[in-house]
Amino acid sequence: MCGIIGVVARGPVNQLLYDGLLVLQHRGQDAAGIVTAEGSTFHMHKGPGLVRDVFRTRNMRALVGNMGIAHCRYPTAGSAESAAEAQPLYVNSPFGIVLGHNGNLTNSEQLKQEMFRQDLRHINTNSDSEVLLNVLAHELQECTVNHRLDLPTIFRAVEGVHRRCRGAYAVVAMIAGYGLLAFRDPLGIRPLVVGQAQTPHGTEYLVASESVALDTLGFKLTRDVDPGEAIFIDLDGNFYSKQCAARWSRNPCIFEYVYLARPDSVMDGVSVYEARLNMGVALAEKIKRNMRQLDIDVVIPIPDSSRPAALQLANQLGINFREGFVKNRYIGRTFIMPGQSIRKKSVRHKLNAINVEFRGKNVLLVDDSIVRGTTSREIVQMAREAGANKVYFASAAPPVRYPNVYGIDMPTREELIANGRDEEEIAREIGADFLIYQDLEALKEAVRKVNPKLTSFETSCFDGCYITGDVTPEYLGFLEIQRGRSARAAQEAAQLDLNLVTAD
Ligand SMILES: O=P(O)(O)OC[C@H]1O[C@H](OP(=O)(O)OP(=O)(O)O)[C@H](O)[C@@H]1O
Ligand SMILES: NC(=O)CC[C@H](N)C(=O)O
Ligand SMILES: [Mg+2]
Repeated sequence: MCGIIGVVARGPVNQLLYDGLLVLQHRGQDAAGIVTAEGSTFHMHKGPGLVRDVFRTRNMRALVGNMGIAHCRYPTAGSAESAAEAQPLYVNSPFGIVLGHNGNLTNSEQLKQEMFRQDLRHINTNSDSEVLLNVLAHELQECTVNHRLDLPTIFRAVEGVHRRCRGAYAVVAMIAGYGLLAFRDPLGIRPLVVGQAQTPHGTEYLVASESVALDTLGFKLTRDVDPGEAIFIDLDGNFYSKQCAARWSRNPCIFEYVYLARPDSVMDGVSVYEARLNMGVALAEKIKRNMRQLDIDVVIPIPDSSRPAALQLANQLGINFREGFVKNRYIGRTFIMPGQSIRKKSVRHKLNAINVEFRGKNVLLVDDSIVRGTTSREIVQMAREAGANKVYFASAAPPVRYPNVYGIDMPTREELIANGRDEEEIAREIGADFLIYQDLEALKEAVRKVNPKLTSFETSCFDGCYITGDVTPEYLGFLEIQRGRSARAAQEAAQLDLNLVTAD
């Protein structure tokens, strides 16, 4: 998951894009970039790091223009260190094109070969997004007649992208001298919303991964970009859209509602906050069924993402809800950090226990999910060190047992704590006296309750069903090797940084 934004305004967009990236920072902490368009010239600045560290005043001043796109990255291909893989990415033929991608292609290796052999295009990084950009560029080239690019040609090129690309992709792009293009994969796995603002000079449009970007930048949510649909806004601010997929259906990634998205976002007609409250209710019902003698004194959330679910769970059980952990607000999300050693260290730095909430009590700790178990292991131990009597643990999502190949970086089964273990074994592994997970059907129902029109979700990390139909055991094996290698590289880099700091 990454954060993407595109805007066509009636005045400069550099500050808008910067502010939008800050709001989407939770979707990617490894690199950030902005491209603006001034006539047919692009201005770009990007680099590794958090948004606030990547952009200096001089960089912002140089980002001139009334149209632009921006990206914050959490890599699922290539590596976090590679500056060349920071997005947006650029190609100069057949037109100047820049692109920002959220998601992950499952056939990027095959496409890479095709690019090289048939399309005579060179891909210089390990980023699947560079492949996607080149597929778009090639399709634009193929569809363009007499060197003129018009609306039907642009939409035909997106049809070509849908025919060739597999996996998840929500995209913002700009074509130099023409306008802003945004589209979503035909299964609608990753989110993309569009909104508008009225100004004395005309309507402005903004597309973004999450509606929270619209709210904070003064835009009104109009709707979701449909799966398979493409949106084009020309330089004069005219808005066009077309369904570019032969077949499409809406299958949003359910993990967005569990953890990835901000609670104040609305995506595919679902308020993330309400979905999380519902998850708390469903989990409370299961706890009532499974833990007949409820000897829980207090419910404690693990900040941040579990808060709404934990609060509602406590209400439902009629048990006190207390904030037992204080979060250091200057430390980012640990799950999306590259490398296990840095994640582990960050949990302790990020969360600290308030002893009085634990001493002598039976505590039920609630988290939104348990993935590698980094957080839960540390937290259970911290609860015990703070004097808890019994430590129970509840997860608002089911066990994460399968790799995700659609834009969340959990590619290897071995790293998942629930892989090959039943609930008792996982409880033992994290040191809890009792562990309870949400059921998958109950999770789906919790989201569906907010928008009953949603009939299907992308749930592969919970049930191993890969809806793109092309994910073979061979592909998963290949990914394990490839991503395992880059995880080790990240680990070594983090260790090196640590050694350097120690040596200083
Ligand atoms: O089992 P793990 O591998 O530790 O992953 C799961 C944890 O990671 C996330 O928290 P994170 O710190 O990333 O973000 P948050 O502050 O939004 O909860 C999530 O909310 C869980 O707490
Ligand atoms: N998490 C994402 O959406 C990642 C986008 C792209 N696959 C990358 O690795 O850069
Ligand atoms: Mg968390």
